[in-house]
Order: sequence, then C-alpha cells, then structure tokens
Amino acid sequence: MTAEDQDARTRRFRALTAPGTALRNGLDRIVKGRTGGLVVLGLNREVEGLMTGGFHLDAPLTPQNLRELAKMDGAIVLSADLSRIVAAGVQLMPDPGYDTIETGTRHRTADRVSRQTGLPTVSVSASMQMISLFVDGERITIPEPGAILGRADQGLRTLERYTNRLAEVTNHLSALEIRDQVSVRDVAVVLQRLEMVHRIQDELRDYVIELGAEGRLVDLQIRELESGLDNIAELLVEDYRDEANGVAFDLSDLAGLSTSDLVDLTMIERAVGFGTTDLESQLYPRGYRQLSRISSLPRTVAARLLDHFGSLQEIFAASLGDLQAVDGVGLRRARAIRDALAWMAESEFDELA
Ligand SMILES: Nc1ncnc2c1ncn2[C@@H]1O[C@H](COP(=O)(O)OP(=O)(O)OP(=O)(O)O)[C@@H](O)[C@H]1O
Repeated sequence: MTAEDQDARTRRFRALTAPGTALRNGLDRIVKGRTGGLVVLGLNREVEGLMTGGFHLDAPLTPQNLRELAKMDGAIVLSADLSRIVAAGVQLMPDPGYDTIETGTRHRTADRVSRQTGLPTVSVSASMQMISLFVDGERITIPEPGAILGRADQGLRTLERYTNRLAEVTNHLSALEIRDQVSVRDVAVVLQRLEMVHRIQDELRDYVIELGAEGRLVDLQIRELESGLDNIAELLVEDYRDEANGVAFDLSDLAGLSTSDLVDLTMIERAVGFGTTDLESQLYPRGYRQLSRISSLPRTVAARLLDHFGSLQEIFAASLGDLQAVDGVGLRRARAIRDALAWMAESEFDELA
C-alpha cells in the first residue's frame, strides 16, 4: 500500500468516528457514563467465528441504543454497513497468538479482533475515559472535538501566514518575469512556499474529516484562504518545463521532501529538475502565468499569442496592430491586452522599487 493509500485509509477510519455521527455520539455517551465499551465495526465470517454468548438482535445504531447496550458486560457488534447493532453482551475469543502490546483485556481484545478479522474495532476505556480505534495493528486515539478544534485553529492561522507569504513571493516572481530577470532561486522560493501551503492544507483537511459535523466552519475558512491558489503550480509548469533543454520541472517529488529538506533551495532544485544546479542561473518563462492574469483573455488565445511572439517581452513590445495579427485578437481585445500589460508593468515597477 502506498503512503497516499495509507493516509486515505486512516482518514476514512477517522471519519467513522467523526463528531455528529450516531456512532460517535453513542461512544461519547459511553465515555460520560464511565462504563467503557468494546464495539466491532462490521460483521464478517471471521468475527462470527470469534463470538460466543450474548444476545443477537437487530436494532438501529442510535446513540441511545449503543449507550444502553454498553452497560452490559461484553462486546457490541455492528452490521457490515454499520447502520445496525446485531449483537451485544458478546464474549469475543480472538486467537491469543496475535501479539499485542496493549494492557487491559478490553484493549488487548480490540487489538486482536481487528487484526484477526480485518474489521476496525473501538474500545472505550472506563478508567481512562478515552476512545481508541484499532485497525490492522494500528491504534488511532480519537481526540475530543475541543482538542481538534484548537489544533485546527492554530493550523488556520499558520495557513493564513503561509498564503500571505506565498502571495508575496509570487508577486515578486511576476515582477522579475516581466523584466526578464528570473533566476532558479526565485522560482524555487515560490515552489517552496507552495509546498508549505499544500502541507498545511492537507493537515487541515484531516482535521475537517475528524471534526465531522463540527468541521464546516474550518472547511469554509480553508476554502477562503485557498481561493486564487489553485492553478499556480499548473501555470508554473507550463511556464518553466522545457524537456528539450533538460528542464523536467516535475513537481510531484516535492511532496516527498522532508521538512528539513524543504528549507534548502538546492534540494528543491534537485527534486524538481531545473536542469542546472546553479541557483543564480537565469530562467526564461514562457509567459502563461502572466497572460492568465488578464481575465478576459481565453487560454487558447493566450497560447496563440505566446506561439506567435515567442516571449512575454515581445508581447509587451507589440503594437495594437501587431497584436491583431493573432487569430482571435480584434481591436477591442488588443486594447484590453495592452491596457492590462501596461497596468502590470506599472504595478511590478512598484513591487521592485
Ligand atoms: N474478550 C472480550 N470479549 C468481550 N468483552 C470483553 C473482552 N475482554 C474484555 N471485555 C470487556 O471489557 C471489560 C473490562 O475489562 P478490563 O477491566 O479487564 O479491561 P481494561 O482494558 O482494563 O478496561 P478499562 O480501560 O476500561 O478499565 C469487561 O468487563 C468486558 O465487558
């Protein structure tokens, strides 16, 4: 299983106990009631083979039902689709050959049952008032919503700082692109900041999943901070990838860099493949990102302009007549392009001043 598959799986499991779900509300009531509980999330042949005694029933999974049935000694087993309670007060007899480092019979049983059956199993500790989810030998502690909200809040503040910094370095890059003064270092700094934003976004999305119904506000705030960031990476690739000259510009390896590697621009340069190890070496963007800032200009026409003129600088130097030589550019659009470029040149002058 790849690291991404593993992450997606962990998220799916966390979502099972997200606040607001019937399961989670029931588990929270068990915590408050201080009785403890053991709940197998699903039903298959393996778990049926481990069940003895107790009661077989068919009751909807509601917080009340879960809480009441947890008052009995033994385990609760849910249906395969997790919508119903199919057994309660059951004694589970997993194979003791499954090694477990857990202490206490409830936790040891939960760990062994999840390994032997492949079904996630929850244990609520009566003494520690804590919910744990066991999945394939892994124990995931389910934090209280208040604790996750605190971390999410801190994460949002970090994301805000990071997106502001990203905006600063991309504006600076724009100024340099317009003046044709871009170095490997300038692009590497933007990629570094972009990757930092992606990492904190991923972390925050995990919190949203864990928070369930209570994560809506956090989700809205992430979306607001993300607006305008979605296609920076894609446009940078269009501008700087140059396979003919050995510039692979493949951003997929950035995710694999450790946090300490990410602060080192030479590591970024190596991961992405700029075709040179000299950070001061000059780069020549095609100009897609700058032209994408002209909102009325369709992408296809931008591509034709760049094909026709060869570089952003040539487009800056073009007259209204020159611009109209390109298919899809009439007088009105030529004027709009000239006005937008003039505005950009002026604001970039301020940026570098
Ligand atoms: N094999 C099992 N099958 C079903 N239920 C079990 C099993 N083992 C333990 N339990 C349940 O766990 C309860 C508590 O057991 P025990 O006190 O040994 O566990 P513990 O892990 O120390 O729990 P806690 O952390 O809640 O104090 C039992 O009364 C029983 O309801």
